Amino acid sequence: MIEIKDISFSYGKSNILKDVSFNVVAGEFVGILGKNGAGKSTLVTCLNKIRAPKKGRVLIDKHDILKMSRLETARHISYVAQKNEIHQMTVFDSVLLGRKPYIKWAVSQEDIDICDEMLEKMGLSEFKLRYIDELSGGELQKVMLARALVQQPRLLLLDEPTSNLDPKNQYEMMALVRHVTKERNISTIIVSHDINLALRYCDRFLFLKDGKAYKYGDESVVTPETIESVYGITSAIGEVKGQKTVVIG
Ligand SMILES: Nc1ncnc2c1ncn2[C@@H]1O[C@H](COP(=O)(O)OP(=O)(O)OP(=O)(O)O)[C@@H](O)[C@H]1O
Repeated sequence: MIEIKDISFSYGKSNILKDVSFNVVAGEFVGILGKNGAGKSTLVTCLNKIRAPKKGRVLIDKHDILKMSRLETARHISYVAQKNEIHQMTVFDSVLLGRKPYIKWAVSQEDIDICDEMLEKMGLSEFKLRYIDELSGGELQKVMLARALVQQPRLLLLDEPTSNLDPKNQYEMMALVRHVTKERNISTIIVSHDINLALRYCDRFLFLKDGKAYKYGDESVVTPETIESVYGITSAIGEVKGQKTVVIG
């Protein structure tokens, strides 16, 4: 169980997050939604200790993440950022970095196998020895996701990890993340602007508005009223192929 309790954060005098609280149980995939500048990325970086909240706590199975060592944190949380820093290294080495929290003296055969398996699963095997600065934006996003998954976290944090992917890859990546979340019984939190993609794959939805957790719950919180209040646009909700779908406008 991940417990996020009363997180508040400010950049200088500007209060971005105000007492944001929500829980994510094991095996659950949660989508964070909200308009540009709502504080979604800021919230995610408060959950992985990149930023220190002014107030509040994050507990993973009752353990306060602020009290964890760097190594312990890396074994519990992995994170794919919206913007990635690129260093000159191969795809394989870049994914292998995700195993760093587990490597004691040298890379083991198990580490290599875990990385190879993930590259295969994500259709990246052919890129294994390519340099990551020679990849397309979408290919790079897949590599970053592969790295986060081989880290085998308890909490997986993804900040718009599919924004550069074509529709087929977006759906495949979301299906893979959902599958891994259920199979490993971990908690996954994703920031997304794609309400329909989130509706299809996430179990619960957190709408951020004015720095607060405006709505949190299952797909029943995704309503035209919520969408209008959060994004200032009208919408209709229907069903396409048995799937709840939002049509904007
Ligand atoms: N380092 C910073 N210093 C000052 N203000 C910042 C900083 N980073 C973000 N902000 C501001 O904080 C607010 C929240 O930013 P954040 O990136 O968390 O929003 P977001 O919901 O993720 O937005 P988007 O959907 O556009 O990615 C914005 O108004 C942004 O301008």
